[in-house]
Amino acid sequence: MNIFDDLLKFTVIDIVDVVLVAALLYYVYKLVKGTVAINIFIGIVIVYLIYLVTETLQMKMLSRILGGFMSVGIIALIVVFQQEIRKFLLMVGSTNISKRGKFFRQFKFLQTETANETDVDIILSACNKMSASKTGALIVLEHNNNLDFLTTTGDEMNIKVTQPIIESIFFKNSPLHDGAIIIANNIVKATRVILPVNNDKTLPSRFGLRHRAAVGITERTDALALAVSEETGQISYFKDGDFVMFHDTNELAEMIRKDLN
Ligand SMILES: Nc1ncnc2c1ncn2[C@@H]1O[C@H](COP(=O)(O)OP(=O)(O)OP(=O)(O)O)[C@@H](O)[C@H]1O
Repeated sequence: MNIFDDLLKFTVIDIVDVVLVAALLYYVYKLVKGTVAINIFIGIVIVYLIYLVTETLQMKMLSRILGGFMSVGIIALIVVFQQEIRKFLLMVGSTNISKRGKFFRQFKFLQTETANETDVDIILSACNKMSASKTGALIVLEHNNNLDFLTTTGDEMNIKVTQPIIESIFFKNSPLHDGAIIIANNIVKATRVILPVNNDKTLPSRFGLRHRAAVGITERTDALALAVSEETGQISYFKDGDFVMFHDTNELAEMIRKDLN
C-alpha cells in the first residue's frame, strides 16, 4: 500500500486526534515551562538515548541496568512528576468550558448566574491611584481556567468590583492588603490569595515575590495579572507567564479587554 492511500484515509477523527495531541503538548509545556521538571525530562531523554546506544553496541551489563530502569519507567515517571501531573489534572479539570469560545457563549442564557463583564477601566483607575501613592497590589483576572482551587489559600469574598473597594483592599493598613486578589465576572472572589511563585533565575533580580507570583499564576493558567510595585509605583501586566509592554493605560485597557475575550 502506498503512502498516498494512507494520506487519503485521513479522517475527521485523525484531525481531532492531532488537535488533542497538540493541546496536550501545549498544556504540558505550560506546566513545565520555567520549572525543574523540564531538566528532569531532559535527564530522562539522555538516559534513554544512552540506553539505545548501549543496546546497539550490545554492551550487555549497562544495557541491562538501564533496561531495568526503563521497564519501570512509567511508574518512575508518575513518582517523579507527581506534582506536575497533579497540576495538569487540576488545570484541565478547572477549565470553564462554558466560558471558552464564542460557540459556548451563545448558550449563556443557560447559566444560572448572570456573568458580568469585568470592568477593566475601574480596575485600571484603581491601579493608577495605587501607583501614584506607591501602594503595592496584585490583581489576578480569571479567564477560562477556574481559579477556585486558589481561593482556599486566602479569604473567599463576593464583592462587586468598584474603585474604592480595590483601593481599600490594598491600603497598607488594611488587614486584607497582603497577597493577591482574584477577580472574575466583575466580582472580587478572594483576597489574600497566595499564588504559585516562578523560580526562574532569568527574571531580573529587582523583581521580588509579587512579580514572580504574577508570572507564576499566568504561566500555569490562562489568568491575567496586574501588579503595582510598592517600591516604584510601576504598573506591570502579565500574560502567559510574561511581561506585556504597553505605552499608556488606554492601550493597557484595550489589551486586557481583548485578552479577556
Ligand atoms: N506568592 C505570593 N502570592 C501572592 N502575593 C504575594 C506572594 N508573594 C508575595 N506576595 C505579595 O507581594 C508583596 C511584596 O513582596 P515583594 O516585596 O517580594 O515583591 P516585589 O515584586 O519586590 O514587589 P514591590 O515592587 O511591590 O516591592 C508581599 O507583601 C505580598 O503581599
